[in-house]
Amino acid sequence: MAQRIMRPHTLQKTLKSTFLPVTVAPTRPGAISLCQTRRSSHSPLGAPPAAPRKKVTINTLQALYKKDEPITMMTAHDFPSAHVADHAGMDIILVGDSLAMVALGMEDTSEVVLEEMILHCRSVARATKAAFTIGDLPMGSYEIAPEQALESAIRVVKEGRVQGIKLEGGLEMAPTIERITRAGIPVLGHIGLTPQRQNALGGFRVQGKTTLGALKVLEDAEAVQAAGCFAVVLEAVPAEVASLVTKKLKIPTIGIGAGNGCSGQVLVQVDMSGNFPPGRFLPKFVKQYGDVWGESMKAIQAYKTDVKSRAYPAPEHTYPMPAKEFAEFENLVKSRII
Ligand SMILES: Nc1nc(=O)c2c([nH]1)NC[C@@H]1CN(c3ccc(C(=O)N[C@@H](CCC(=O)O)C(=O)O)cc3)CN21
Ligand SMILES: CC(C)C(=O)C(=O)O
Repeated sequence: MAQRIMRPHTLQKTLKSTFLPVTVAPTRPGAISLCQTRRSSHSPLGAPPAAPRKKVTINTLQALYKKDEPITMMTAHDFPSAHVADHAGMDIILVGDSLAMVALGMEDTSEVVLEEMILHCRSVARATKAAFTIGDLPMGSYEIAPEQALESAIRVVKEGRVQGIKLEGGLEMAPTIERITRAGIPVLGHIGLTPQRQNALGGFRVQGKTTLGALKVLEDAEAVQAAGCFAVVLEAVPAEVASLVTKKLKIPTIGIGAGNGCSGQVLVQVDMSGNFPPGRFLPKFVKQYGDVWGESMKAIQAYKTDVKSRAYPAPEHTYPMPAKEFAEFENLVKSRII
């Protein structure tokens, strides 16, 4: 056994004396070109967008609002999902705490913690070259006191590398929103259906369906506006209410399940792109624009079939070797010298 393990120079000597001439190329031919073409579209070295656009800032969003052009917003939870949303031209990319459910498999959004949100914000921020990025403050990271909220917001911006934060709540959150905006961090409000409070709301229920309920939505909207929010998400409220609230405000409203009278729209990316198995429950407001699940399923099943039948890998997926080198290798193996 022992004499089989040869030091490199001994092996070299053996090869040279037995099968001269053997040339060991100092560098692999083609190595440089391989490096140059080896760029995953998911790597930070991925190709730049075909039509690069200017960085979206708070001023860009204000300008869109002023000219009544709807603001487009979409969630992303990691580098690839942010990369595609940014390339597709979204104005805002939100690292929503819905990632608890769609990316981490949790029961609801109350389970995700600040550190997890920061990790996902950071990976989204690395992909987002143009869109304005916002990170959600998760449940428990901002309700105790405005100081706690500011600390969390600073971490999301400093460590998560996003440009603004979102937090749920209306009138009662005004002092907190004020504290964060005074520190120079843009805050996106979120009223109507606030999923972090689903236990208090009795589930994911439409809000503002009664006169009093609608009045509360308006009061909350006005309160978060006065506290300094640059925009507010209106979730699951009747379209008429959302429209009227939008008219009454001087900041953009971003609707989800709130009709087309809002200043912009947001959807959860996995919902709108159809990246979920058939039969999953979808809220009424979701329009499914794609079938990412179906496409992935088809591709993975085809790969399985190919591997099982040895159709993959085909010769074009393998690395060539000079026939002479292989013949020598075969001889070596046959003669059991090494
Ligand atoms: N994948 C995903 N998409 C979302 O839009 C989303 C999440 N997750 N997680 C956090 C919240 C929860 N959301 C939801 C979830 C369910 C309903 C829902 O069941 N709505 C009922 C209305 C019930 C009523 O009439 O009160 C519906 O039928 O659409 C609404 C919003 C929106 N957010
Ligand atoms: C649905 C959007 C607005 C959200 O809050 C989330 O993704 O968590």
